[in-house]
Amino acid sequence: MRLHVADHPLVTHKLSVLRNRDTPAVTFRALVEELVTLLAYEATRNVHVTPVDIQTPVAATTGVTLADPKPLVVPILRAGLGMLEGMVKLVPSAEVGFLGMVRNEETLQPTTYAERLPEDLSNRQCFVLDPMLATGGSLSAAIEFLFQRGAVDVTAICILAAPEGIAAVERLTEGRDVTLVLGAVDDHLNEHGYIVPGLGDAGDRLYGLV
Ligand SMILES: O=P(O)(O)OC[C@H]1O[C@H](OP(=O)(O)OP(=O)(O)O)[C@H](O)[C@@H]1O
Ligand SMILES: O=c1cc[nH]c(=O)[nH]1
Ligand SMILES: [Mg+2]
Repeated sequence: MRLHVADHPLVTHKLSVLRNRDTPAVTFRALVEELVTLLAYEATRNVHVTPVDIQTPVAATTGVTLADPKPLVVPILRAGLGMLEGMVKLVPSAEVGFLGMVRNEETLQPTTYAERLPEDLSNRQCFVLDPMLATGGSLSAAIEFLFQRGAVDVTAICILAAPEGIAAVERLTEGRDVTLVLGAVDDHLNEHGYIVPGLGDAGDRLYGLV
């Protein structure tokens, strides 16, 4: 597994506002979108491109265009939905599949309640979006789902991670082509499985309590 943790003052600044419990949902949503754009810059470093002939006003030259099939972006509902707009702004030709997952707050085990993904992912670059990597149960289950559909090239973008979650994904993905791009790695998980210091429940902060 390749691991990339953003080391950039703009990311840290935006994360600091995101963490603040007094930051309202409207600002929180805007910051999540901005952060994913910054992280996606790194996450898409190895996106497949193909050469293309172009004519500038001055000369003929060769550029690149995103190769087919286009990248598949997979937000994990709910909280991952907050990252989708930022990602597709950067990669407008990407296609989007969906995974709905919720973690049982007692057992900390995830269940999948929705899935809308292509049957065959063997030739797709997949980009999974979820702001929080806590125990790693949800992201591991999502990546496992993509593997079952034949995916061999998976990148996950998370805004915050706990060391426990990184270790869990690393165990699952041993020997596979998986990249983890993170905004920051926090200290630990508390007894309720929340990231410390973290930012609370990302889904609730984006969309309110349910
Ligand atoms: O690493 P884990 O321990 O699995 O925890 C992380 C998961 O928890 C949150 O989702 P949640 O279950 O709260 O659903 P929501 O997005 O609908 O709020 C978060 O968005 C991750 O999907
Ligand atoms: O800290 C955490 C852990 C899991 N899910 C969240 O939204 N936040
Ligand atoms: Mg939640």
